[in-house]
Amino acid sequence: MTRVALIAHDEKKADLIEFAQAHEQQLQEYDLLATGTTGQRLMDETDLEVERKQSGPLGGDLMIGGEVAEDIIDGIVFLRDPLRAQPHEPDISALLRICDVHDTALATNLASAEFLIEGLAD
Ligand SMILES: O=C(CO)COP(=O)(O)O
Repeated sequence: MTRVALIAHDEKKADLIEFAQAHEQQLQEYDLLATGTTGQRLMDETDLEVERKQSGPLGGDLMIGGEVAEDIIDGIVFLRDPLRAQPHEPDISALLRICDVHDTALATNLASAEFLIEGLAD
C-alpha cells in the first residue's frame, strides 16, 4: 500500500490541513503517517486515519527518516516554515538528506505537494 508522510511546522499547519482536506478522498486510500502534532490536527480536522510519530522537536522527523532509510515510504509532504529557525534543525536536515539518499519523493511547499499528490495517483 502507498505510504505517505505528512508534516508541517506550526505556521504551515493550516495550509497542510487545507491540502489534506482538498485531497481527502485520495489520501483515504493511503497508509498515512505524520509527526505528532501534525497528525493530531489531521485526525481532528479530517476523517483521515493517521499513524502518529513523536512530535518533530522530540524526534518525529528522525522516526520518519528511519522509515525512508527502510524504503517503506512512497512520498512526503513536509511544509516547512522557511522564516523561523527550528530547535531541531539537525533532525530536519537529516530527513531531507535521507530522502535524497533514497530518492524518496519530497515536497516542501504547496506547489510541489500538488505535483507529488498527482504523481502518486498515477
Ligand atoms: O516539527 C515538526 C517537523 O520538523 C513537526 O512536528 P509536529 O507535527 O509535532 O508539530
